[in-house]
Amino acid sequence: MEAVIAKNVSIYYNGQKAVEELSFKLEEEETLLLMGPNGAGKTTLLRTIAGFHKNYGGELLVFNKPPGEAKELISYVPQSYSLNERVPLKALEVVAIGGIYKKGFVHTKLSKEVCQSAEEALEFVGLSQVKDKPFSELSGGQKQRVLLARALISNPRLLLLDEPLSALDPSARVEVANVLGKIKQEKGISMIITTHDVNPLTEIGDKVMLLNRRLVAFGTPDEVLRDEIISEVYGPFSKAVRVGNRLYCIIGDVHIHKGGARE
Ligand SMILES: Nc1ncnc2c1ncn2[C@@H]1O[C@H](COP(=O)(O)OP(=O)(O)OP(=O)(O)O)[C@@H](O)[C@H]1O
Repeated sequence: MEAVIAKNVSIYYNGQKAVEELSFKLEEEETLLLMGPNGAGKTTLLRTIAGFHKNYGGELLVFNKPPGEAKELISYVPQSYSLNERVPLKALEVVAIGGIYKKGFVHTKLSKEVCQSAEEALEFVGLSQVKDKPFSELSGGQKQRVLLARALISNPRLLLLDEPLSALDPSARVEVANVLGKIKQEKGISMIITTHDVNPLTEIGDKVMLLNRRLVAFGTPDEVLRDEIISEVYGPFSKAVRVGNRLYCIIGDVHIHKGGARE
């Protein structure tokens, strides 16, 4: 079954089209890397698939259901996580909230069952040792892994991740990318991951979408990450480079000479 089917989907804000005439299919268990410049419509598309943004036309199905009816099957991790860091929640509690929130009610005390699932989810992302630490005291990579554990606790079939690697240093990016690879390999959950930096993720991407309000390209990393395609969006200095089995994208690498001329 397809995780997502979009046919001629246009997405609107106040009558203005943010995304135009988008068609694609994502098979179950596939991972889609969603690339595009600022304002391309990546977050808008993700929020529409999640069922949060309803102002769209065309046909959009998530596991054969309209997005609003598929919420139980989806976990969404927004770009800048809005958890108030001053709220003194422990890592385990942040994860557990993902379990009770899905059920549509909030207990003042977390049940044993939810705590158990939260411990398992934290173990899965390799963070059992920080379960009693305040969330606010974790490193950026650890916070993102806690949020992944939180998204996993409701056993979604589709994970929607908005810029999970942004604002992380290179080693934390690899740390988070490894957990995403583990989710793909061991849980077989379909994922859509928006990213400005596709490089740590090319190995786990089955498909890549290049969006710039309209669909520029959709296909396997080999099909999409080509000089002539990425330079269409990111300019003539963009290149796709293969090193061994891996593809890397060098995007908009502009050199300024001492005299100020651009190369
Ligand atoms: N709530 C909103 N109301 C009106 N317009 C919006 C709203 N949110 C986004 N837009 C507009 O929709 C377009 C797409 O924005 P979106 O945030 O989806 O892009 P993006 O590709 O995720 O960008 P970035 O990489 O900067 O996060 C932009 O022109 C943006 O200004």
